[in-house]
Amino acid sequence: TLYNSFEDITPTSFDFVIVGGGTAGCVLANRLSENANVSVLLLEAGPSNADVFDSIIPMLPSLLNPNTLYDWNYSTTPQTGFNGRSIQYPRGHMLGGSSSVNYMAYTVASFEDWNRYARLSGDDGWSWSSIQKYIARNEDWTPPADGHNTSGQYNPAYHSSQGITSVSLPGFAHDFDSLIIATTAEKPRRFPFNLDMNDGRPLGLGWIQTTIKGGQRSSSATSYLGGDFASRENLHIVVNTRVTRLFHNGLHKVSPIFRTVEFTQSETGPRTNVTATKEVILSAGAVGTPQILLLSGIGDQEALTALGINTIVDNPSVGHNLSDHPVLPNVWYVNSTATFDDLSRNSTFAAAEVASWAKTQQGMLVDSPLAHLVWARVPDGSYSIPDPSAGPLTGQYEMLFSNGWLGATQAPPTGYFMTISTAVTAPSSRGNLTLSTSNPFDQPNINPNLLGTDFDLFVMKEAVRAARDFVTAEAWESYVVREFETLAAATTPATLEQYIRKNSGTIFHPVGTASMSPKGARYGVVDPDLLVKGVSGLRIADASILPLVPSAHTQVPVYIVGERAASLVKSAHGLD
Ligand SMILES: Cc1cc2nc3c(=O)[nH]c(=O)nc-3n(C[C@H](O)[C@H](O)[C@H](O)COP(=O)(O)OP(=O)(O)OC[C@H]3O[C@@H](n4cnc5c(N)ncnc54)[C@H](O)[C@@H]3O)c2cc1C
Repeated sequence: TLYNSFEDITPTSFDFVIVGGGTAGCVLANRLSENANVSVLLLEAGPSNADVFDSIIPMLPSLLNPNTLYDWNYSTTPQTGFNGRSIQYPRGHMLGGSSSVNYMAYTVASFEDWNRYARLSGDDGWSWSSIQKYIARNEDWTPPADGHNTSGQYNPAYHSSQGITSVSLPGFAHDFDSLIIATTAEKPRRFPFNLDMNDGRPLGLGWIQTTIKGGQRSSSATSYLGGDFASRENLHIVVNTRVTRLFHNGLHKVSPIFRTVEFTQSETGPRTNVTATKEVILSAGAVGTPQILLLSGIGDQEALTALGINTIVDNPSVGHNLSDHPVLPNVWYVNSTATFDDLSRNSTFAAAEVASWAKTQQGMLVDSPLAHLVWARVPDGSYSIPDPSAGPLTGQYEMLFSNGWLGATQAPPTGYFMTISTAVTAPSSRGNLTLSTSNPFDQPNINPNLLGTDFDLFVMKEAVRAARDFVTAEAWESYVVREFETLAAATTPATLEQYIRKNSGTIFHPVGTASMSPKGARYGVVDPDLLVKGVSGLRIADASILPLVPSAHTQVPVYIVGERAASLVKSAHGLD
């Protein structure tokens, strides 16, 4: 049942308290409340997702941030790799978390990415073969909005229709689709066609798969809390409620027991405590989770003492090892008016598209602004550092196609565009997150250190070269007019570097701020069963536990973390 305030709940005790109703948090809330005898409390800082049209309509995620109620409205510290610029750092602030605001790309990562997680955590339960059952539990393969014949666009052998999150191929045909496919035929060595990039071997070019059903976003809030799930009597969901810290009471052997959560509805409002009888599960995301740990005295003692926070567990790994993907929108003028550019600058056109979507669930609004994806690698032997990717069958960079302007700024008032965004997907840079003050309402210092190494800059340059090479295929001759001015000016190595540093941003994939490491390791924040090291009663399930960013968009890895965490919690408490 959904509540706007904790006070509306008839007093009861809770077996589990889940902090953060985001991507992973909603998975836990659903799975743990499957057993009617288990009582679950889910606390979410943001509002409900119900009736938020910019979240429901797949084409409109760019309207959800920054500077909205649905975004945390964070910004980064000055980024050295971006010539000292700070950038906006969106995170979803509503039920469903970032799955309610994201661009819906559905990518499971490579088998090498998962096998590396198994190696780094010392737990084979994170390997590619072990996580297949969690993919199956999460995914509900669904026909595209327009019901077109999808043969040749994906491989059914790698998909499940037994799960909860809806996944589909695009439901609206764009003019450039056939040109993209023609390019793989023309340049098969550089851009080989990949029938299904979710088979564990993502390299190549393929049709995007997205978390969309019938022209509407499928988020963890619409899926795992959709239908009858949210009305379960043993599931209590409270929105507009921010957790400010965790308290410990008592010891289990030598470990402090962290099962009490403090929360409030406003900065100056009263603080309330609730204690879970079994476990607290932190699912506040790669920014929120380390922030709460640090505010609770779990972190680097020296830094905590400097802010007047009493250290309960001295663990310098909390907040460190942040990694993310830098992305650069590269834009071309095109010889077509059938792009999505007029949506943002012609209100009559936009209103007609929305009306048509509302009536028929058809048209260009049924899809994400992202179309086909390419996963690729720089040439072997072209760099001297150890390869930061998970292996030779894993992408080091990505190209993402959009049928219109997808820059960080508004589309120009005239002109029609195609964007090929390029992202470094196996970065060697690492950043960190620290507290700026001991006030839970002050944003932490977020430093993803994007393009922080020469290697990452080198890969981005190679990715821009690849995007330029792509449009030289004959298929584009009468479609692409010329490069947008900023790209066109990048003609020498020095101007290319400046173009990259000035125009890159984040593709919103931070992970690693509460990394898992083997049991007994002296670094890391959680064990491979996601229990926080050095304390009792506290687990973490969200993007923060992934020790390295996968070469993939991160929502599917997070859904897998949520599903596996639920299964670990159930077996730890005999609830299977
Ligand atoms: C704009 C954007 C676009 C993206 N596009 C894609 C994409 O196309 N494909 C893809 O795979 N991935 C994408 N991602 C990334 C992906 O969505 C995230 O990696 C994933 O959703 C993170 O899940 P999570 O559970 O770790 O955190 P979240 O889903 O962010 O959940 C954390 C939740 O905790 C809540 N919370 C935080 N602090 C507190 C607190 N103190 N008290 C109470 N609640 C709290 C938050 O409000 C939020 O609801 C995108 C992300 C963003 C922001």
